Amino acid sequence: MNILDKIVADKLREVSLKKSIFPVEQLENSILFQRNPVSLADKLRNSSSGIIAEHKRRSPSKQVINHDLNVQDVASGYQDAGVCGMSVLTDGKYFGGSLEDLLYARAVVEMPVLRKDFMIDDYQILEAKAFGADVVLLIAAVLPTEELKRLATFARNLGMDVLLEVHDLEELENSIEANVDMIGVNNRNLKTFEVSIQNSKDLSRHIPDEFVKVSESGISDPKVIAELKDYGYQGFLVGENFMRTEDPGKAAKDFINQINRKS
Ligand SMILES: O=P(O)(O)OC[C@@H](O)[C@@H](O)c1c[nH]c2ccccc12
Repeated sequence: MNILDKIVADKLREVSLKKSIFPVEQLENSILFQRNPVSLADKLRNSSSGIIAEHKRRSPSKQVINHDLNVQDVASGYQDAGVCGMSVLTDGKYFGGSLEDLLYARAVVEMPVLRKDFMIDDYQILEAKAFGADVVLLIAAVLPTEELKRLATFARNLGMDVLLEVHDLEELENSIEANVDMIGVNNRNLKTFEVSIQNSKDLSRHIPDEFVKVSESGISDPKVIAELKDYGYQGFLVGENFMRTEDPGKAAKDFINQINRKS
C-alpha cells in the first residue's frame, strides 16, 4: 500500500465512525451552516498575488513542520499579509490538523477558507460547511470519476467552491467534466512525494480557460510565481515555506511584497 492508500483506508473508517455518533442533522444545525460562502475562484481572478496560504503542522513527507503556533495567530497573520485565501488541513493522523483548526481560522478571518482533507463522502462536505469552510478540495487520485462529479455537485449545491486537484494528464482528462471552479495541479506526487514545478507548466495547456488554474506545493521562490503566471496560473497554494518560519504571516507578507515588486 502506498501512503495515499493508507490515508484513504483510515479516512473510510474515520468517516463511518463519525456518521454513527454525530448525525448529519447535527451538522446542518450548526450556525455556520447558514453562512454564505465566499468564492475563492472570484478572489483569485481579481488578485495580483494569488496566494492561498496553508496551515500545516506536519506532513507524511516532511514530518514536523511547526508545532509551536496556534491557528488563530497564523490565520490573522495571513489575513494581515493580504493573501487571497487560506487552506486549513483538517486531517489529524497524518497532518496534525482538526476541524477545530478550521473553526478557529473561520472565527478570525473574512477571506475564503479551504478545508484541506481527503474527501470521500458527502458527510465530510457537510462537515466542511458546518465548520465554516468556503471551499473544498477534491483529489482526483482518491476518487473515481463519477464520485468526483457527484461530490463536486453536492458541494456546489451547498454554495461552496470546489478545487479539483490533479497530478497528471490522465487524472485531468478523466475528471475535467466535473462541476468545479478551480483546477489545482499538485507539483507533489502524493504517492512518491516527488516535487516538480515543471508539472504545473506541462499540464497548463490542457486546462480549459473556464477554470481558474492553481499551482500547488513546493513553491518557495517568488520568481516561480512570475513564471507560472506566464502559463496562465492565477492561484498558488503555499504551505511549508510559510509554516516552517516562526511567523508565517510575516513570511507571507514578505513573499507577496516580492511578487508585487516583480510584476
Ligand atoms: O507545503 P507545500 O509544499 O507548500 O504544499 C502545500 C499544499 O499544496 C499541500 O499541502 C497539498 C496539496 N495537495 C494536498 C492534498 C492533501 C494534503 C496536502 C496537500
